[in-house]
Amino acid sequence: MALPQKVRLVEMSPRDGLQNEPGPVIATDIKTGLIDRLAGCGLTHIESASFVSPKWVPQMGDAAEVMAGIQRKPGVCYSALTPNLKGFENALAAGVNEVAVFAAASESFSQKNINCSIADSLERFVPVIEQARANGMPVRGYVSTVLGCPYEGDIAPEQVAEVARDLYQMGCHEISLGDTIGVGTPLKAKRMIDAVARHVPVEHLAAHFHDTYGQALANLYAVLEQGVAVIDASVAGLGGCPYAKGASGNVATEDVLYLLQGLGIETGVDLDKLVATGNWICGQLNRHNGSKVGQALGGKGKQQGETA
Ligand SMILES: CC(C)(COP(=O)([O-])OP(=O)([O-])OC[C@H]1O[C@@H](n2cnc3c(N)ncnc32)[C@H](O)[C@@H]1OP(=O)([O-])[O-])[C@@H](O)C(=O)NCCC(=O)NCCSC(=O)C[C@@](C)(O)CC(=O)[O-]
Repeated sequence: MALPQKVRLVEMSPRDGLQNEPGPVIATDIKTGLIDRLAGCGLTHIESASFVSPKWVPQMGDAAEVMAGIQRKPGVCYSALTPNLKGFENALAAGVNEVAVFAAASESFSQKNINCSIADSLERFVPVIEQARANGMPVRGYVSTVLGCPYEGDIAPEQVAEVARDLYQMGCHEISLGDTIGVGTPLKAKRMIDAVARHVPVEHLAAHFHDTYGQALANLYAVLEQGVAVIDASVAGLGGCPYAKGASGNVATEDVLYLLQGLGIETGVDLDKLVATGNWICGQLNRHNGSKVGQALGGKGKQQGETA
């Protein structure tokens, strides 16, 4: 299949990127500053918060304040995770544009992450999706551990396909396939997409790859060839996974954008501004910039970051 001409980047850094950040809870104005800068880069879909239990994920405890503090840019979708009805109600009140439910392809990961089985999680999502529909809000569905689980090891592509199919049939408009611990390689990624695409049209799939083993760009190239045209990424490669020691963040948005530009694929995102934003947030968090492109273009980006 020919490569897509356009790719939609879904920015993960305010949620997946920050949810596991060690140390004290990050100030709300840093989170809103990040989101506003990302919107200024031309990103049209920003996962901005997570309406989960603050006991489970303290970094996301100010989700409502974050949503209230951002300067909404027309045309940008500000989305949030909602694991249950309580999360949905809070997200609705906070004015998010899209909610996301999240399941796993591995039973053990499901238990550790959301404290229930895969089947129970799907049942829990039914009223969330119903309420979202009643309020005209789109729902995204995640499947985690699609290329490997920290507890169960390899995950069969058919197992991923079943959960993806269920979420799609329940009404999720897009299924984001998460290599949560970044263990995948291109052949595995292709086999997984082949299996899922038998149940969910490829135009409704997104790739959500972490970069722990440095394979994320190769995996993305492989699935682009299969027609996947929505990519989740996190500026400066922010993120990690609390259940997988050493797991790194999402693939860096700057690195994905550089790859896509080299392939002549349109995204509408400005690389210089993105690099500046990556440098800015790393400075705020006193953190290493996990983007190779961010490092390579760092000086240039930094200068522009002051105005980004
Ligand atoms: C799902 C639960 C809530 C179950 O947690 P639980 O303890 O089984 O649920 P519960 O219903 O017994 O509630 C426990 C307490 O949490 C409260 N609570 C309950 N729900 C909410 C809510 N929505 N918002 C705020 N508070 C909530 C509830 O009110 C109660 O408060 P208490 O009575 O003890 O004071 C919990 O396990 C949880 O919040 N998990 C979230 C974990 C998480 O966010 N993980 C990271 C995101 S997933 C991910 O990273 C993968 C992904 C998407 O990025 C893709 C990839 O990389 O592969």
